[in-house]
Amino acid sequence: MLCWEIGHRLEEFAAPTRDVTYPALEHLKCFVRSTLHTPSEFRSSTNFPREVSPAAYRMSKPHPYRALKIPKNAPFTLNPSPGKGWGAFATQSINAGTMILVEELLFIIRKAHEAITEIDVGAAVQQLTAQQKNQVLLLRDNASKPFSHMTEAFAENSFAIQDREQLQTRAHGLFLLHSRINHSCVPNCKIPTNNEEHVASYATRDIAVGEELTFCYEGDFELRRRHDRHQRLRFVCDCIACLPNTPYQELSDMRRTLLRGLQYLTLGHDFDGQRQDSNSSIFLHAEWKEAAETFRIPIGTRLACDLLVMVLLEEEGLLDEMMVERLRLTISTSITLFKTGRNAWITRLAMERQTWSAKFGFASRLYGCEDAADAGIVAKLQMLSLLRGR
Ligand SMILES: C[S@@+](CC[C@H](N)C(=O)[O-])C[C@H]1O[C@@H](n2cnc3c(N)ncnc32)[C@H](O)[C@@H]1O
Repeated sequence: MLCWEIGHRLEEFAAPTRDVTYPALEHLKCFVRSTLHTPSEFRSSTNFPREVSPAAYRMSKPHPYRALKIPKNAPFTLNPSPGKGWGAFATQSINAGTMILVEELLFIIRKAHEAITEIDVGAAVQQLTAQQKNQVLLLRDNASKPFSHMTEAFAENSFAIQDREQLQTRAHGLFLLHSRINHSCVPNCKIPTNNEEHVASYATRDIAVGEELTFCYEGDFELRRRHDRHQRLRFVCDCIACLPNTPYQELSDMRRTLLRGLQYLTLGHDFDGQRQDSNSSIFLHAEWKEAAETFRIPIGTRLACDLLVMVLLEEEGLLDEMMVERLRLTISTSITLFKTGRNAWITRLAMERQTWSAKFGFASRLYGCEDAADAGIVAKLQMLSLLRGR
């Protein structure tokens, strides 16, 4: 039922061309707002266990992680994190955008994850200095027992390092401190890039003293529902978007499904580059799916979709500055493309609005409107798709 409703709303919104009426958009906006708590509202309105005072653990026994070397200026310490082993906790308030830590790579194994053997990890560890080896030996399986295999320790504590040109994961690197940071589907930190030398993390929002630092372990979780995310993580996350049977969690699933559908509409394919099958819960009618896949979504509808993405990400607590920079580029490109005077005028007025919600509200007038630029854009997108073999 839920899926049907989401699909229905999205489909109404996503109709490629139709008369300029906006009940579906208004409905969606009201729907999203009426039941919405922002993450901070939710945190303050529940006993959600986000913050752990370092003082609470002052009496804990010495743990191997206490011997892990944290740079003096790092704004965090390691402490137990209930239900998640240990984690990293802010020792000072950290402003959004602040760099948290730049950590040098300990070693790298240039193989696909499944191909890495005990011998590979053993050989890499042998190359380390005695001090570095001692640090590696401090690692514990989720802060409890020692790992039984080196491959397990490596899998748990390594980061995939992406090949810049081919965008394939061909190498994995061990970073002892960053791998102490737990996951959240609504994180407060981000690791935008890593490379073969170092990994760097940034705060994506203001973080209070004592708050746990988290980042999202996967790149496309803003498009995946709770169940799907847990299957990929292989553990049950207890973050705000995952606590079961809460209005926030239910709404979060709906927002992420909508985000996935909106992305499908504008890109013509799913997050894995594939097409959905005809039973997809995202689209109710084959007509909309086909319009997306053949790139026949008018530029006005595209812009409205892109702005709605910003609104949904913001409401989900995922619209950090880096995300804004990335998505703003698509939006700024779109707004230069309009050829019909009225549409260009609406676009300009929409973009003068202060908030994403207000920009979307105004630009929703363009939804379903055709533009003189549409035919040319469709032809270009279809050509690009052919060249990419999609
Ligand atoms: C790289 S380790 C993170 C540090 C780890 N907690 C420790 O004490 O060493 C990843 C593991 O931490 C646990 N974990 C991380 N985030 C979690 C979350 N949100 N909920 C539950 N467990 C989590 C899972 O067991 C996961 O396999």
